[in-house]
Formats: sequence, C-alpha cells, structure tokens
Amino acid sequence: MTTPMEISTQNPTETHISGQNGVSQAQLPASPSIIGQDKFLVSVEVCLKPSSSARVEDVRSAVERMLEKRSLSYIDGPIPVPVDDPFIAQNVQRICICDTDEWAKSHEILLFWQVKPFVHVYQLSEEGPCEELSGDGQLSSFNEWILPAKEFDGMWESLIYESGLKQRLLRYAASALLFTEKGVDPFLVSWNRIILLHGPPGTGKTSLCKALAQKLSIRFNSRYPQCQLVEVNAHSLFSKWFSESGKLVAKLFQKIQEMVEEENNLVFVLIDEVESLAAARKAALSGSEPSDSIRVVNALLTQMDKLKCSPNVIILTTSNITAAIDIAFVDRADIKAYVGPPTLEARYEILRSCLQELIRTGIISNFQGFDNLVPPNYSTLKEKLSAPDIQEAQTPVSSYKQLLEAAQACEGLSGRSIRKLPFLAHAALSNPYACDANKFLSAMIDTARRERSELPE
Ligand SMILES: Nc1ncnc2c1ncn2[C@@H]1O[C@H](COP(=O)(O)OP(=O)(O)OP(=O)(O)O)[C@@H](O)[C@H]1O
Repeated sequence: MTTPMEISTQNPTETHISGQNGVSQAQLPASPSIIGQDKFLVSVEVCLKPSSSARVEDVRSAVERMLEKRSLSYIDGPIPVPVDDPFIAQNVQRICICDTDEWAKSHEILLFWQVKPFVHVYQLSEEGPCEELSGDGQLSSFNEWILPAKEFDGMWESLIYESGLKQRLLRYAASALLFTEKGVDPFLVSWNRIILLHGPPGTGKTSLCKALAQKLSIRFNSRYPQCQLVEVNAHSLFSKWFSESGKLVAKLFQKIQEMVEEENNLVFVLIDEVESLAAARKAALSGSEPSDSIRVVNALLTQMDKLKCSPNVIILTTSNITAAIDIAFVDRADIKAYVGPPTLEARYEILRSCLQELIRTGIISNFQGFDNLVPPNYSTLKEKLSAPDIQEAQTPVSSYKQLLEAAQACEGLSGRSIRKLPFLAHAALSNPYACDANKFLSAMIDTARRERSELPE
C-alpha cells in the first residue's frame, strides 16, 4: 500500500519545482517553475469572449507577442486587454497573471526579463449544470458541468488559504496527470488520482474541489480539449429506496465510464461527504440498516477502483470528519489535505475582498479611510501599522485597524460564516441606504462578536 501524501495548512513545507527546461504544451506544470537561464514559468490565463470564434492558437500567439512587446512586471491579477490590438480586443475578455505569489514572496515583483509566460487560452461554458433526476423524482444522484464553467469563474481566486495549500494541490494533481500521461509504471512508482479534502464544515472544501477542477481544465486544455465535472450526491445514493441505489450507482458509473473512454476528455468526479458512505456501511454491519446499503458502498468502491485505472480521471472527495479518518474509502486517497478554519491573515483577506465588493457596487460610500478606495492587503497593513509615523496619520489607520479588529473578532468562525458577515452587518445598520464605512466596520465587529458568542462550546 502507498503512503498517502498529507498536505496540511498547519504544517506547511514549501517545495518548489525546478528544472522544467523544455516543457511542452501537454506537460505543462501547474505552477510557475524555474526554467533555463533562471526564468520563472508564469501562467497567463486568457479568457475568450463568449462570442469569440477565434482559434485558440491564434489568440495564444497574439497574446505571447503582446507580452513580448510590453515590459510588464508580473504580479498576480488581471492586466488590461490592449485596445491597440484589434484582434485581441475583439476576442479576449480578460487576461490574468497567475501563481506568481509564491515566487513573488521571495523575489518581490517579477520583471518581464525574469519570466517566461505560459499562455492558456480558454472559453467559459455557459451551459450550466445538467441534472439527472433519480427514478423517484426526488434528489438527483448527480450534476454534470462542462468545464471551464461560467459558474466556477473566479472561485479559485475567492478562496483564501495560507501556506500555499492551493498551489500544492494544483501541483500534485498536475504531477499525477503527467505521470499517467508519460506512462510511468505504477508498480515502480505508485501514485493515484484520488484527492481527499477533510476538515470542519464551511471551510470551502467543496468549493476548492470545484475550483481545482476548473483550474486544471484550463491548464490542461491543450492535452484535454474537453473536460467535465460530475458531482455525485452521496446522500441521494442512499435514498430510502435502497433497492434502487444499486441501480443508481451502476447507472452513474456507466455514464462516467462512457465519458472516460473518450481519451481527450478529462473527467473529474466529486464525491462530497464521503463519511456518509462509511456511516452507511457501519450501520449495515451492525444490522440497523438494510444490508442493501453495504452492497451499494461496495459497488461504489469497486467502481472507483475501476475508474482509477483510467488515466484521464481525477476523483475529488471531501469529508467533514476532522480527526483521523479510517475508512476503506479514505485509504484509497493518495493526496489528503486538511482544510482548517481561516487564520487571521485569511480572515482579514476574506473580509477585505467582501469590503472591496461592497465599495465596487456602491453599497458602501463615504469612504475616506483607504487609499484609492482599496483597503490594504494584510502584509501592507502590517507594514503600515509598524511604521514610525503611524501617530500622524490617524484617519486611514483607524479604518485599517477596524478591518483588522473585525478579522480578529471572527476567530473560530468558518470561511462560510465570514463571507456572510458583511451582509448581516449591513442588515443591522440603522440607515442601510447611506452606508458610512466606519459605521459599517463597527457593525461588522459587533456582528462577528455576536456570531462567535453563538458558536457551540
Ligand atoms: N478559506 C476560505 N476563503 C474564502 N471563502 C471561503 C473559505 N472557506 C469557506 N469560504 C466560503 O464558504 C463557502 C462554502 O464553502 P463550502 O461549501 O465549499 O465548504 P465545505 O467545507 O465544503 O462545507 P460543508 O462540508 O459544510 O459542505 C464558499 O463558497 C466560500 O464562499
């Protein structure tokens, strides 16, 4: 048996990939890497307009030429679509620099001569989920999306974790796909493509799985031009109609198998709350559940083992059980990552992004506290707070401090609760139509304290 790789947000160990000289399109690494002459390979994601019918290769070359001409500095985030290039302007909706953050930490800003941009061109699918109703018309047993999907656009960026968790997941998945692609003998080097994210409720595990699938579909689109995500509803598989469940599992996996047979298809299977499978199995063994349920779980595990052999499948699973999970299902996962409650920095960044959105939409006005209406990021804030001239610049600093205080007050709250906080704070204001930033921040601190006091011991 292989020893699973544990990724934890609490015990970060930074590992950098290097020596990717001569990387071809199909072998792309998922994160920036040092290539020949000490250049950093940085991903540049180019989103086409829904109306565009331009060839991906043409857009890629045009963007590469544009990047060569401009002496850009590379930091994560969008760069303006050039208006002086009619072809790009006509076809491209957005250009985004990605994944420079782990390099930028030690190198500050990456300059154009240090960088080899790796351009990924994609178009979002607007089809929406295709839902399959189970026989009795109740809960559907799965949802299916064509990736990259409009629904998941921006999800990756909105999830904030410390210690490079997202980058590590991306790299592990990318390495797993590369090993398979290159035909590495699994008897000599073992790995699989099952990922388990576990941790308390509301820490973004399901969202992270979907966002990871979306990212990989963009990064690997030259090898896999088609990509799907199938979200299995584990609960619905254990409907009260157990006799139907076996059929549901068979039907579901038959469909997945059909997708996988097409070798240009990359298929992600997301199974949420896998502990419900283990619970059903345990209950069946103790005789409190129909023995059908054990057959369903076993059928699911067997089908997963079968799927594991296909090179173009990644199985993503989540569990809310935070302690060591010891179930047959989990043994199968090679990559296990603990996703914990957000740290102070992550909480601050989540609230900052909420605030920015409320400023953008005009819900918060009368905003004097922040430079250019942009609240500072956590590290800039730290610098500002430790600056010697802090006493003189009282007004902005008090706003920054209020935001930090709100983040401190959120200790123990999940990412999901923190994202709801600005809404609750707004609803608590006496005059929500003329929303003053400082009043809003005070309301947010109070709301956070109240929410926290309501947490179970
Ligand atoms: N670290 C985070 N950064 C930013 N947003 C977060 C974070 N954690 C949670 N959220 C927000 O909470 C929402 C809910 O997360 P999600 O449902 O994926 O969590 P989960 O861990 O799967 O929870 P559950 O197990 O209860 O389903 C996300 O869509 C996101 O908006």
